[in-house]
Amino acid sequence: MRKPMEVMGRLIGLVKPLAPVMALAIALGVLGFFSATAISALTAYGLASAYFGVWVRPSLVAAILIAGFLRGPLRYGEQLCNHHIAFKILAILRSKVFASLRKLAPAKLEGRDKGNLITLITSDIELLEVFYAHTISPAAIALIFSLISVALLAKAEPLLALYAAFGYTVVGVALPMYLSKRNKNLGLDARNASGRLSGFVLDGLRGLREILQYRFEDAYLRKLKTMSRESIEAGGRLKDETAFGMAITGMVLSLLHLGLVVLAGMIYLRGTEDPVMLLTAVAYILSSYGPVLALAALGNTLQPTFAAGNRVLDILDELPKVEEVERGIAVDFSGAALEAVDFSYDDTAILQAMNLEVKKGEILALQGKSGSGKSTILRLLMRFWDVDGGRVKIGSDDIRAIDTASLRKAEGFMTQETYLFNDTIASNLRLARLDATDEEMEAACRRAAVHDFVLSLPKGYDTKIGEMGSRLSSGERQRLGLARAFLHDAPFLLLDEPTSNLDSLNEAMILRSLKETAGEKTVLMVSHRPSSLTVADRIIRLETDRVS
Ligand SMILES: Nc1ncnc2c1ncn2[C@@H]1O[C@H](COP(=O)(O)OP(=O)(O)OP(=O)(O)O)[C@@H](O)[C@H]1O
Repeated sequence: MRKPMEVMGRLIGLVKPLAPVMALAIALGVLGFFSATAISALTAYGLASAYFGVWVRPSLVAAILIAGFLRGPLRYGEQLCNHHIAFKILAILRSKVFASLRKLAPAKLEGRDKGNLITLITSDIELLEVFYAHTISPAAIALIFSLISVALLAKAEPLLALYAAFGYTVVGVALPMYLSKRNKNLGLDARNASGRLSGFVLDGLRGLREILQYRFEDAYLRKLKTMSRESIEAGGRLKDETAFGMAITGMVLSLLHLGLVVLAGMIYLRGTEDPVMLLTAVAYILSSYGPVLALAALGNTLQPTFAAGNRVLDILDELPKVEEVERGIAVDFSGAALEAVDFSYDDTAILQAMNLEVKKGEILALQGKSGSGKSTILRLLMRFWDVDGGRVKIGSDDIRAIDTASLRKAEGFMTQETYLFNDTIASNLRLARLDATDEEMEAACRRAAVHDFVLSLPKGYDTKIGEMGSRLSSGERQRLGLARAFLHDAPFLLLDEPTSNLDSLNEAMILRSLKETAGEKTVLMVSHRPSSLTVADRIIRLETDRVS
């Protein structure tokens, strides 16, 4: 866990390009607060002068009017800059986090709690927006304004300057620190409780059928009620603390004002101070707590902000398992091989001294017990992971030296679960090849035995997957996945259980399509189905649980 100062430093470093706008926001903020304070101080000066028999000069009235007028545009300008920063920040942070996630996928993201990742992408980044737009500049404004104020007051009356410095420190530093310590985890607890609740509801929606089938409704509802109560209570505790913070801040401010009046009275009684200047300084101090008050209100958000900052920095700092190659060798596909490959997921050894050769133009099938590492071999050939020992070769080159974009182009990978985006069928297919023509797309679907099914839909290829709801059977989904892999048109096809959900008619059509590509495409297929294995030129059986 990083220290708060480190988190702050790193977060500030991320937004260097916005430094000029931030400096402008701070300058406008400082000037805005000076104009607001000037209204009270100059008015007090005018009234006190009049009381002691000196007539108010028109220039003083003009100065008050100007200060009053300027206050609006200055505040507006400050807010404008801060909101500009806020929106830019969201864009900068999101693109940085997405770039990191892109690099970490898939090896480092597999098995990670997706709910947490969504919280990171949405609420954590939004909370940091508050930090940038409403924490850094108020803190800088408060610091600059307070220092200049103390310097100005020191010229009028050093004792009052000291008192003001004390007041600013109490309200702007001690109070936020105290409040943030008091409600250390409350903000985080409230966010976690509401995150858990939405995760639970989502889970329930996904598993609705299971809940109904096994009559789990009552138990589910009971748990939902408990989680909902926990979330409400956590939110309530945070609100109580916010109210307490406001109350204590108000009380401290009143006590400081009281102390100021007493101190000013004592100075007046000493008789050495010009009463007009004394009253002006008192009015100045009374109306100068605005910037530090803004900091006192931050006490509640500081802890959750640092926690969010830590989580975002964790993702930005995490090293990918596989470094992408940008200017590597282009694939010249002439077969693939695993040579004495050792591989383990964390500490579990999966492959040991594994050798495998895939010859160009053949259909090679991998068969073996569940968990023996068949899918893992496909993932290594995709370079989703790197081997621990030995090497994976595409053509005559080590896969680690091959340009990643070229590798993706040369390989068409179909996994066991076909993910379809909530878009049209055509867009879902074209993601394999953006410039594919309608004819090419339809040809790929014919080969995957799914063209007639798509045509039977009211909007054909323009049907939205979302509109299909859960009507899409797993076989239809699988055939669309296969059509996508065919459309990609890579020389090397890696198919993980491509026919597991198909009836024998569709299976036969797909196997025929695969056979037709023989010689032209190289296929490495994992399958448990004896009928699918018949299409293979060679079958490799992974006999043991772990391949060696
Ligand atoms: N990301 C991962 N992290 C840790 N272990 C993993 C990971 N992916 C797979 N495994 C484990 O590695 C082993 C091999 O998995 P793999 O998916 O390669 O098996 P498989 O032979 O394809 O099995 P199946 O026929 O059931 O699909 C399994 O025990 C699996 O639980």
